[in-house]
Amino acid sequence: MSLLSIRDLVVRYRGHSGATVTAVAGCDLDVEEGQIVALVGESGCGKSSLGKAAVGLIRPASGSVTFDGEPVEPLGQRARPAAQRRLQMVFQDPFSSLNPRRRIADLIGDGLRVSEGDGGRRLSVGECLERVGLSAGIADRFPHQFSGGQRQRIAIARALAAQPRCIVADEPISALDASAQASIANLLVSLVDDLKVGLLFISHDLSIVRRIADITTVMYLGRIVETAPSEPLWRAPLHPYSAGLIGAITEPDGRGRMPTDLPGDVPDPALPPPGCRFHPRCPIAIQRCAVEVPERRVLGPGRTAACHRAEPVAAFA
Ligand SMILES: Nc1ncnc2c1ncn2[C@@H]1O[C@H](COP(=O)(O)OP(=O)(O)OP(=O)(O)O)[C@@H](O)[C@H]1O
Repeated sequence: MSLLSIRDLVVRYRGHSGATVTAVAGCDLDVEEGQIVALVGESGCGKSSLGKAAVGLIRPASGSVTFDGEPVEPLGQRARPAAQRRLQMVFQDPFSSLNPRRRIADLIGDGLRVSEGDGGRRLSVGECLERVGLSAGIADRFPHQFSGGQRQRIAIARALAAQPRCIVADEPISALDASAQASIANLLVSLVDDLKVGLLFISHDLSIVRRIADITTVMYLGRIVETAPSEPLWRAPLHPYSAGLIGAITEPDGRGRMPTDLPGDVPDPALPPPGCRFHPRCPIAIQRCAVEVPERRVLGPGRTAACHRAEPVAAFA
């Protein structure tokens, strides 16, 4: 079994009007040790909801999340099983995720306490800071004394203090400028390589995802439409929505890359594909997504990642 395993996950919210929004409509996802799995998709498709349910921050309507073979308990119900503390989350906004009134040593101390009692050697605050490229000497300072990139390093140091085996990072670079984005992405890669943590990397930034992810998972309207090793998926996406997403990436020269530039037999995302089942209230993107895609490539020994047929989710029905 995978380190983090999500099966048929459904997350629903009740809106102000009382209507139910299905944010995650039955998703499967796996993260292995030492692996970076990127979760990409347009804003509002349900990535954060999936990430929060994965670490127990929200209770799913149905489905299962297991970490190291044990069910992930939603926070606040009862004390988290000790092993589950090795599943940590890093949030998008390092300005709001660090309490501005607490010193760096105290913030990281929270993570250190999490790893207490598990029999292993407790790290020091300085070790955690140095692991993310910061000086141990900053421990007495406050978050406002640091740039966005440095704050995100502090947030990662806090997660590392718990000696995690898996980290869910929800848009950890999107609040940062371009150079900080690259350096935080590099830091995460080095942590995965050195510590063999599994990383679920939720991101809008497709060019960074392409560079760092072992597996790319494409989400659309609450469903996973394609999961595959990154290189073949980016070279020749099978699902029309993935092709459209990849086709929209801007090249370094500023040109948008069109899907027709892609090698392989990639469908034109502007047209409903053959076999598409028309839904009268769906925009064309949803029609495109309603096409059936064959089983995806083999992910590892004996395992294939299915491409799910995307159907209009409850929010649109
Ligand atoms: N607390 C909430 N209450 C009601 N609806 C919510 C809540 N949180 C999210 N939603 C809705 O659930 C859907 C998925 O939201 P989610 O934040 O998971 O998407 P996302 O892909 O992470 O978006 P983004 O990339 O913009 O963060 C959206 O329609 C959103 O409006």
